[in-house]
Amino acid sequence: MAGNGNENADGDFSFSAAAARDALPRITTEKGAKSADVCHDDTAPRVNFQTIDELHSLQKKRSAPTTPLKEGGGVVMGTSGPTTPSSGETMLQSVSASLASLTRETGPKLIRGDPTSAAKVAHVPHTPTSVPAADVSDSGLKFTHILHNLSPAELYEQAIKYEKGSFVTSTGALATLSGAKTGRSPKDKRVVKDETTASELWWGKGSPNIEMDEQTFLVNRERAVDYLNSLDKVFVNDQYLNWDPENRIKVRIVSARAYHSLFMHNMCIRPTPEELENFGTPDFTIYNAGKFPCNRYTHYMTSSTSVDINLGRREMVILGTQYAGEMKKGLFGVMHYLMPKRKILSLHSGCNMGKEGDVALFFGLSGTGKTTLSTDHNRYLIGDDEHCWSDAGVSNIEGGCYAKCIDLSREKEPDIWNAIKFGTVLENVVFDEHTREVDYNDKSVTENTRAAYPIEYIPNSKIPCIGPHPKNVILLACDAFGVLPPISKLDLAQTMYHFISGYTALVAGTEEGVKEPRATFSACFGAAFIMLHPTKYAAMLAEKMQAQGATGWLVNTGWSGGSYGAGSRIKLAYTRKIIDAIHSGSLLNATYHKTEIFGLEIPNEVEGVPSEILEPMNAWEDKEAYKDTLLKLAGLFRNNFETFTSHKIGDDGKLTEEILAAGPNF
Ligand SMILES: Nc1ncnc2c1ncn2[C@@H]1O[C@H](COP(=O)(O)OP(=O)(O)OP(=O)(O)O)[C@@H](O)[C@H]1O
Ligand SMILES: O=C([O-])CC(=O)C(=O)O
Ligand SMILES: [Ca+2]
Ligand SMILES: [Mn+2]
Repeated sequence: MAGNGNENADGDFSFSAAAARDALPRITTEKGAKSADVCHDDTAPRVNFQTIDELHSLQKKRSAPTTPLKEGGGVVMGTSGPTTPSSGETMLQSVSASLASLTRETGPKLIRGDPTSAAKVAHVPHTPTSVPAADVSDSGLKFTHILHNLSPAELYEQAIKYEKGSFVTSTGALATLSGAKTGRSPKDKRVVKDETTASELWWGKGSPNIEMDEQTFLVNRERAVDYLNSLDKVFVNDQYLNWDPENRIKVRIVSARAYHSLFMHNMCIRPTPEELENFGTPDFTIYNAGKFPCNRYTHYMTSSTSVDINLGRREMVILGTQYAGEMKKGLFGVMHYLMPKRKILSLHSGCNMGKEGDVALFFGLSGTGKTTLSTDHNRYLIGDDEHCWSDAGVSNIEGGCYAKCIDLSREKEPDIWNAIKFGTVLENVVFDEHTREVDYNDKSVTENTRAAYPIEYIPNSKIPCIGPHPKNVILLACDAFGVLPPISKLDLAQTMYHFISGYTALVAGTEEGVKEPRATFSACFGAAFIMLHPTKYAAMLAEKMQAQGATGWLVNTGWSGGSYGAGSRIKLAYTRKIIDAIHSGSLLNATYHKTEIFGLEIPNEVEGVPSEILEPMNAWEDKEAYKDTLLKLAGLFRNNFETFTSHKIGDDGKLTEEILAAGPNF
């Protein structure tokens, strides 16, 4: 109403003085006028409508041909000539094929659009299959509406209307709850072991790939598809992975929640309307029936949650968890299989580029700083979590970032803070019920609160998200023991040793007082996602680093001056200075001294960082405690590496020996 008039205290309407100055007739509506009445200026050209519904129909303009939700004057699916199916029809047929039951009838009839909106449109001509009539169940007679590549605004409306726990925050983000699971469930991940994958993949001790057979996969797939088909509507996202155009993968995500659809809209690469029009058949499909559990009495199932990957069928099924990160990291696993086949290395790393085109990779386990440190106001962000390194350089796999939000502050992480706006999915945060201001310190729902936003929400993101070969390879470890130096330079063998080890030591939980740090070793800084044996990725990394002359660095983003409880976490501002010195090249020319046991090269000085903290022992008051802790950690490294001592890394026998010797010496 703001443009038309002012509402006075009685609720009457009167035009403002400004309007009167233009000699327009003064209009006053009567008190108690019917709410459906429209106050308009009679001298303005008449708008053509008879009813309030028609008026509302004027509100929505037809959008580009491939954008969804076209009912209400839009094209009705399935009504164009049978010889040349429209792209919408092709899409519906393709989705119909995706959702087909494998053992019974073909599933529900599909209609485009929201079941609650008025237009009841014709469904896609059902491809007649030679299914015996006895096989047809009631589910084949019902309709399921397909909400295909909805926009963020449409997904907000769906979430707020139908999904409990969905709210708009004070900055415009969509706050959602992921349900009982607020993190990934690696123990519930299953990978189909068939003739091909039995020999190709890494199985057994230490491997993240817990086997299941094809038949069990189909049982779970049927369960997920039946569940999705039983719904009135499902969300379908058709998107891409990998910004390298020659190695782009088409993915389809079928899900039950607007939250999941918006999450993947943000996290995968968004096709243009033209690309969507010509999308064709996806290379990989996810069926996310996360609200619905798996049947625990099914073979291979050990809980009600199951995340199943079938590389042969190019499908993934999710049952019993609504944590959206399962989709993101499930696809990452698929890339860890597909890309090495093309001689491309897939990496659990952040990546950014300086003004001079110098690229840095940031490896590290969850919570070590990949997102925080790759999001750097002075550099171009290529991506925060998943990359490929090919003969042409680096490319981001994703189209968005997934930042940890716990204790997020505007001062320390301004770019991430500002990215939390309209379109961003905010998972499991706590906010004021009235102002909707988020309290980022509140861990009531979980410590793993997250924001998922499109990468272009970071002002200096590099679009397209590709870059030249990396110059620096930074390994991040959050060492809660507090014995690793804040920065050390690695030779190639040491880089490989630490890459294969994949160490971090986060603190399990802070609620019940001081807890011992727990060391985690996760090969390639992402054992949960790799598909092949770690040495395969390590060999590729070594070869690429050698060919490009990249330098390896180990950065401790964890504790200093003592272990967790006694010391404190290294200030983010100091870590940023250290990273700046790596990027600028100034650290290459610094003078170094070698540490005992781990044999790490520590610079004597880093601009902007107090020199006392560079040598960890100096920062510890109790020197004996420091030595004991250092030895303890060295022992943990040695134990962990034992499983790799019998493996050769690449064809270079000499490098393998050097890597084995690059660990702690005591
Ligand atoms: N010195 C430091 N360096 C880096 N991060 C720090 C430091 N001190 C505190 N932090 C905090 O640690 C967290 C690092 O998390 P970040 O989101 O960057 O992890 P990540 O490596 O991207 O993990 P994931 O793979 O799970 O996304 C942030 O919350 C950041 O604010
Ligand atoms: O996958 C997730 O849930 C979050 C993440 O980035 C990681 O754990 O590496
Ligand atoms: Ca991250
Ligand atoms: Mn990650």
